[in-house]
Amino acid sequence: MSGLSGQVVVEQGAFRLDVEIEVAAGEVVAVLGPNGAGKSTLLRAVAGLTPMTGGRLSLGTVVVDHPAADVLVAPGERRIGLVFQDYRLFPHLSVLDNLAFGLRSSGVSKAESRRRAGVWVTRLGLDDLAHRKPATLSGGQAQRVALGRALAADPVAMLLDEPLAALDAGTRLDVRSWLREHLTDVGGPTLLVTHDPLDALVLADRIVVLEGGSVTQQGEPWEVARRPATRYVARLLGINLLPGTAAGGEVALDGGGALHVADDADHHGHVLVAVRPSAISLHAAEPEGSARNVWRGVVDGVEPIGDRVRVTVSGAPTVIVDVTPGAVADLRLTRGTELWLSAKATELDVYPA
Ligand SMILES: Nc1ncnc2c1ncn2[C@@H]1O[C@H](COP(=O)(O)OP(=O)(O)OP(=O)(O)O)[C@@H](O)[C@H]1O
Repeated sequence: MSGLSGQVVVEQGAFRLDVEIEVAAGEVVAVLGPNGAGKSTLLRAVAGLTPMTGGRLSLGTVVVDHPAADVLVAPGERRIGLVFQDYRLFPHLSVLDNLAFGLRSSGVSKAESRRRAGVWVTRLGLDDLAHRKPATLSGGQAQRVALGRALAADPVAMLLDEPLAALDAGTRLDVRSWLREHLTDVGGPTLLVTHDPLDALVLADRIVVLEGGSVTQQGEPWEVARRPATRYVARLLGINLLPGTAAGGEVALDGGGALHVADDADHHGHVLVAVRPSAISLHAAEPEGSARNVWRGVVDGVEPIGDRVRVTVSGAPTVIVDVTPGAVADLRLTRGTELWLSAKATELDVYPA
């Protein structure tokens, strides 16, 4: 089996999507982006549900969309496995028959379809559910079945559109690790559209960030997390990303203020300083000691995230800081609280803009 490659151009109204895409066989690429970035449009174009207005797209050796040459392969003939956030199972069919359906429609006999569906049901750990109807399944179970149905049809490529978005937090965790295990069964390329950075970090081999119809960053998850290229990626992944100009071990920040960076690093010109929210400390009074970066700020927002609390502090620079609930109580953090911030130079990650 081989990959997905080409340039996808879709113009709809004032919006233009223009993306070079390359996903190898067996590779999982997460498409991450804000609302309206064009994620669904990209997925629909690959599926053939939205015809492209330009570019050229191949699935393996087959050109499936090439407007200039009048080539457009219908969605049903692309043999793509599609999974949506709302499952879309056939309500009148049992779990087993839902899985068999895809095989049936690709021309496999009824008996053989059921046999192969049975093999998948076991492989995916769905035996207990085989004879249930979709209406009796929980969200997590239904999404496993939807994914199983797509996999059982032996697709050339898999497209997942926000597959975990409709699930509650606990179920999302379970299905995410289940997905991680079973996405390796996909022989072809997989495109996963998601809002959730955790999905992308956990499930993908590579992340493509889409903003305003264009790719603004791509790379392996650790690369994108450690070196976010745009404010959106930085905020999404919870990292402070501060642009500025470096000279002599100091970065003058575009938004005001300055930061000392590690002395041994030789940075010049336009740079980005990445600071993890847990690398910044908050203090009621001006701190004394070794931290070379100390500045004043005013609390702008306080929001619980897991077992930590994320605090937005306006100042020069304005940053997000993660603290414990105990620190929130000790420092009486609420909107308008004035405080001091500090960050060690060694905690700052500087790289060329
Ligand atoms: N049928 C259409 N006609 C005109 N414009 C459209 C159509 N469908 C989508 N758009 C526009 O295309 C842009 C991209 O939409 P798309 O749904 O692909 O974004 P998205 O990244 O999937 O967003 P979300 O995360 O909100 O689902 C948006 O500006 C949207 O308003």
